[in-house]
Amino acid sequence: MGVFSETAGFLRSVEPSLMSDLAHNYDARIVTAILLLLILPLTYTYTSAQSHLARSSKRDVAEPPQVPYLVPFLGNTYAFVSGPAAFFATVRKTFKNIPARVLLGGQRMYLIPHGEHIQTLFKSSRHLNAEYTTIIAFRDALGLPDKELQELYADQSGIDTAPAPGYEHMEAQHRIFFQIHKHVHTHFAGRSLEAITSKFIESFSSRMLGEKAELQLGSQWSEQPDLHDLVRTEIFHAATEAFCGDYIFRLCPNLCKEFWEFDEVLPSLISGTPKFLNGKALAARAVLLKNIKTWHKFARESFDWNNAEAVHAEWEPIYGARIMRERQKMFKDMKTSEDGGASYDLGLIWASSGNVIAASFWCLFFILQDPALKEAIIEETTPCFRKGTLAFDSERLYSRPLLQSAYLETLRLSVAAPITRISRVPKFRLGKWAVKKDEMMFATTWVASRDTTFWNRGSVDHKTGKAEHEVDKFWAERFLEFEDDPRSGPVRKSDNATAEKKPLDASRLSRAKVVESGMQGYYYPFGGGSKMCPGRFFAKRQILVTVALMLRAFDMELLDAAAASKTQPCMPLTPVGTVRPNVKTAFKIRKRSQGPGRAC
Ligand code: HEM
Repeated sequence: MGVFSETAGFLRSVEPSLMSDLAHNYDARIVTAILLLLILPLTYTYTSAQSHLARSSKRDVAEPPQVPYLVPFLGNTYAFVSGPAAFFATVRKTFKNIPARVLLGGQRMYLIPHGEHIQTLFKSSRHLNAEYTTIIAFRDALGLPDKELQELYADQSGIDTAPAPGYEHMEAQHRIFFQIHKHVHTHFAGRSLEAITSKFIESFSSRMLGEKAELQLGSQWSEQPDLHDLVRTEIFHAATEAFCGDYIFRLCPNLCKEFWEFDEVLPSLISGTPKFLNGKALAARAVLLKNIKTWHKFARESFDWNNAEAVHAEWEPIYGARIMRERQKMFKDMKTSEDGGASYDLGLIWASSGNVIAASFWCLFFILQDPALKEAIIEETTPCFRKGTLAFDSERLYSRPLLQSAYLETLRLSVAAPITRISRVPKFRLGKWAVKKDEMMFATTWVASRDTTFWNRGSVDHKTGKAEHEVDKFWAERFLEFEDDPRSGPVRKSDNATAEKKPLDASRLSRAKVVESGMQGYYYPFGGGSKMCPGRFFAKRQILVTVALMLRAFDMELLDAAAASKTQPCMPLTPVGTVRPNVKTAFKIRKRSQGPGRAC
């Protein structure tokens, strides 16, 4: 009572005008609350009705329907940030094969469904601009200076040899996207690819077992806290030496640690967090850019451009791979600043190991989870190695059916590649759906890779609907086709209720064929069209070599099967490719005495 009478006394003592102001404000708040409560269902009803009408439109050309939402301006943001994977899956379920419009943080975007429309997108590179997201990545993630950013914004000439309409007269040195694109495509294939791969293999094997190895292992078991950590250290060293030569780690001894500190803060850099709130992330990036500039300076001062042999070498110790040297010439022609060159090269260094590390981890992890599969892969790859050594016949190793199928299946499960394009033309058509010019189109590999209507799931229990090999589970044989088994292969043919379990033995595997075609629109871990990942051939070799060499060099076992079964690839809010494991993976490891290994 005391509190109420005190309050009443206080209210009586306040000026009448103030009282009326208070009452007025109070009313205003109630009215606002009521309006807000009404606005939400009204917005939802309106956007749902609009969406329904657009989806059932009989018009020959229509704009893709909007995914309904509750809150104006924020649109679908809340649903998206609560779980991007679930959001995309729900949109697919409702909109099926129809492109859908979403509103994320006030920005309109089209979600392009997998199947025929993503294929059209990949085939229409000439009408599409994929450079915008690259600019954002250079600006936010890699810290490209303003001068170079302005040059990128000004370059709308595209990546094709023929400049996009309206840019026919642009001078070659201003066509930066075209120049970068040309370099990566030329130097990630043929002899250049062979040289980068050889250096990767040499560096990886010598670090695994040589004096430089992070873990000095013997024949006794050694327990280790995290498989991903081991894989990432080894691959990062080998890939960076393959690209940047033998000196970069001598000049920057903490490069590996500093690189992973940068990688850790990458999502916060990409999220667009204001600079004044993002000091730690910016500092991590600054350290790395300084490292790259130290290496550039050393290479500039040490490399002899008059030495024809070095100038034409596919790989030499100072600049490393030929592409890094050729890029220096390109930077000079484009008058790129030192800071700009460092940012551009940081992008390539990240690309050369970022996605491969997580993919190699997953491939190894899935194999270690299944002892029979591990034995089958060791049996399959052993004949590729020279007796008692880690030396192998690479072509033979890259063509092992089970290893390749395990690799393809790993990418199916662990890649969440964002595919982004912007239309250059006013009404870009996906079937009857017309997309507006200059608006973002987005597609993800995640939902396509898990489409139960497309992927072979083995035999299915018709009563429960449960499948022998669910789409969200690893099945090493999914990409194998056996002549005597019409149900085999990655694509669903029929859901047989019963199936005899077949062994993973060498004689059966020798009759297996790896299937990599017939999955257009459903399997695109490397994107597609002229923007398709130029590093895909190197990535495949890195992953196969890592897995085969680790299994040959070491005995490895997961320490906690129960914990391992909870390890998941989870799609993040800002996916940049292959996703990381959600927890650490403890394992034990010991050096393996090199088995008999038949010569190839
Ligand atoms: C498992 C490993 C990898 C995955 C899943 C992956 C995935 C992708 C994807 C989805 C794209 C965009 C494609 C598109 O928009 O259609 C891309 C672009 C790119 N990737 Fe990869 N990548 C991998 C490994 C690599 C490696 C090892 C390198 C370099 C050695 C590399 C270099 C690049 C470059 C330079 C681009 C940009 C190409 C351009 O702008 O034209 N990637 N990658």
